[in-house]
Amino acid sequence: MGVIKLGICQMPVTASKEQNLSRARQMAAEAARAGARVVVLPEMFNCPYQHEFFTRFAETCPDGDTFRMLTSTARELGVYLIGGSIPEAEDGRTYNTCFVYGPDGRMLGRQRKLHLFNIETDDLVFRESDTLSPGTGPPTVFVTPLVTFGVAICFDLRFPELFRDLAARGAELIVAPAAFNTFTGPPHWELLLRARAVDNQVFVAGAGPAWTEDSPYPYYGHSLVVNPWAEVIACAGERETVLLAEIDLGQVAEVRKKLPLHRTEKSTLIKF
Ligand SMILES: NC(=O)CC(=O)C(=O)O
Repeated sequence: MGVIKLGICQMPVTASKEQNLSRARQMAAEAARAGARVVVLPEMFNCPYQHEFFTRFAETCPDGDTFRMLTSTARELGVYLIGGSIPEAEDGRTYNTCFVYGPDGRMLGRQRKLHLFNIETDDLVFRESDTLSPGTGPPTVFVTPLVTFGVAICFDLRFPELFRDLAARGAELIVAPAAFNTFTGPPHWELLLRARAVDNQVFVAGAGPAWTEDSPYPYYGHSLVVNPWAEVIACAGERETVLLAEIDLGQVAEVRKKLPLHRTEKSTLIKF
């Protein structure tokens, strides 16, 4: 069981796709220089979190500037690159999709956002389902020589059964590219990440875009890494940051041994 360094690029997202791609690349390089072997980008990192940009900035796999940037960045830096999410066009629909790359630049797979963010409060009204389609099918677990991880995108954090499923499929680390906001972020963001970690005794890493004065969407920032004991081991503020965390994967087995929640013996698993 090794110790790996994880880097989260809490980047500003602007209305220029070119600028977003170049910022993501620079910040990933900074994380790699600091020793990160797994680098994570935020939800919709190439595109403002606004309906009018989703279809305009969408790309169809594997063509497009974003795919070219992700593959070359992963290869040149020799890192696992968890490409946050982007609007993905396929069959006349647009999905909110995370593409994952290995250190040789090959795409290892994708995970589409399964639960779309629809909210109606006095502070914020947003309906992802007006323009986006949800992913379907079982979630993907990426088995690599370094770490076995799953991906859940932002609002997916609110669905504990998804995280239980990923953990049952062997994920030791669950990465959540996200774009929480300044209304739901303060009461819910850290709570959700720590809850999913303590439920499943896994590492959970949440990556959000940076808050900026001129952004029309009120990004919360506060990217966070939580260990299997639900302790916060790294946390950003609201501004642009490369957040680094040392992940000791041995802690997964250690915590599960001390507090065996997931054994199937009758003594620990009560069936109702
Ligand atoms: N942006 C999201 O998908 C989710 C979110 O901001 C929230 O759940 O709150």
